[in-house]
Amino acid sequence: MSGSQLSDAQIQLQRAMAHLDLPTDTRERLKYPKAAIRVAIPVRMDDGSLQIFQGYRVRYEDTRGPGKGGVRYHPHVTADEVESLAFWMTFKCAVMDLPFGGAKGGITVNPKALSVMELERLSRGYIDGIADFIGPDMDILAPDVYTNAMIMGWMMDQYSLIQRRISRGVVTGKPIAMGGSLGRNSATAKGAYTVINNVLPRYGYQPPNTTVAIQGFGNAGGILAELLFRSGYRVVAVSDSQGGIYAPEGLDIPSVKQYKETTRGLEAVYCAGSVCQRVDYQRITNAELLQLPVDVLVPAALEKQITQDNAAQVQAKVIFEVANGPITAAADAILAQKGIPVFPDILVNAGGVTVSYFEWVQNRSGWYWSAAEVDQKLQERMLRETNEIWHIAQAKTIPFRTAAYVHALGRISDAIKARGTRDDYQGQH
Ligand SMILES: NC(=O)C1=CN([C@@H]2O[C@H](COP(=O)(O)OP(=O)(O)OC[C@H]3O[C@@H](n4cnc5c(N)ncnc54)[C@H](OP(=O)(O)O)[C@@H]3O)[C@@H](O)[C@H]2O)C=CC1
Ligand SMILES: O=C(O)CCC(=O)C(=O)O
Repeated sequence: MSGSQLSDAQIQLQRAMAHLDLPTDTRERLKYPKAAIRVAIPVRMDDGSLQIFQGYRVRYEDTRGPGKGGVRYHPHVTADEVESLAFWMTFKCAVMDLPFGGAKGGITVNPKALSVMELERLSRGYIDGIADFIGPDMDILAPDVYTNAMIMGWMMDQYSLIQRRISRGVVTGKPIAMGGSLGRNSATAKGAYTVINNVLPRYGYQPPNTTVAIQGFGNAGGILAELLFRSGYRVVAVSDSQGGIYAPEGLDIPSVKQYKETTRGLEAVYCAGSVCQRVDYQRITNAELLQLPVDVLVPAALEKQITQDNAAQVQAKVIFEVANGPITAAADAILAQKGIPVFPDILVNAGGVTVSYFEWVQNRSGWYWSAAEVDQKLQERMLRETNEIWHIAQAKTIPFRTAAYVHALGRISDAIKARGTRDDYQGQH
């Protein structure tokens, strides 16, 4: 792929714009991130040395409401990556009709190499750096790759210290004890499960005969694997950053998960209580997982996994993007030629931000919901928007990704129009 990740992502938008009669103003506004901040974060390491880490926060578009999006800790985080992730958040929030714009943050760091105390100092230092750029009515943080509820708790606490008042609504995905929402931890996976389980029967797939491969075994991919397994789907392959495992007869996902949680390694095992035994399987690479002869492929790790170099080798019959941006624009075109439907990230993984919205609402009202209430509201919203996108795709004979962007663009464009001509006066006073 040549060019930036953001420009590749914007091709998805241009494909949708071709199906809409949008005002030039709207097209122009969506070309660039609205605001971005880059901070150098000094962290005193446990050995007494000082290390400086690079942190980013980008707000792409916020006409529909405050920026919303996660914070990623990963050694490969760059300004371009964070911009593209903020871009996708903009359309994801609009797809789900949440009163938010899109934002994202990140720190270039390998968090696995830090102690818990170093991680806490880094997280608090990040908030010190970006405090003026975020807020419950401006830009709201959440977890993403290699961040979790504990880190969100530190971030909310640090922001509250700076503001000298408790400010729960600045971060979602917090620990329940700090005002987090029940159901947020599993929300991304549950949302994806709802879409997958609703869509597959439309293609004639029923759980016992449907094979699934999932790349990424974390909050999104790991919990989804278990939900699919428990519904009777045959999850035949999963992977993490070290590679994958493949067992054509199906993996016992709860056992694989239990083993991974205790050893941090992926093995095909069957566990009875705490005793786990290996079963027959093949070790595969992440690249091989993407080319397995399965019914359903679920990329649930990082961006740019399916590109013009490997798209032709994909054998899956349907793809659900749980990761953000796992398929490049060029690969999308190849998959379309092959007749492989792709259900896009901005719908499939939107359960996380949807329950983040519920958490923000609960924080603002001070009235907390039961897990069943959260799950029911999440399911309703996921099904509603899945159906909308399905109908747009059928009516216009366009891919589901393009239909999702058309759906989101309608809402964003309405907001830009409704806001009036404020920008026209800038510089005239
Ligand atoms: N968490 C959320 O609420 C949401 C997440 N997403 C997206 O889902 C994706 C996964 O996020 P999440 O599950 O939260 O992250 P986690 O940090 O919980 O898990 C990441 C998983 O991906 C694995 N992984 C890392 N690098 C690679 C690689 N190169 N190839 C294959 N697997 C890899 C990790 O392996 P290991 O265990 O070895 O480290 C781990 O299993 C991301 O694209 C994220 O943006 C989207 C919406 C919401
Ligand atoms: O929960 C949120 O606010 C955003 C989660 C996220 O980063 C994402 O959907 O990619």
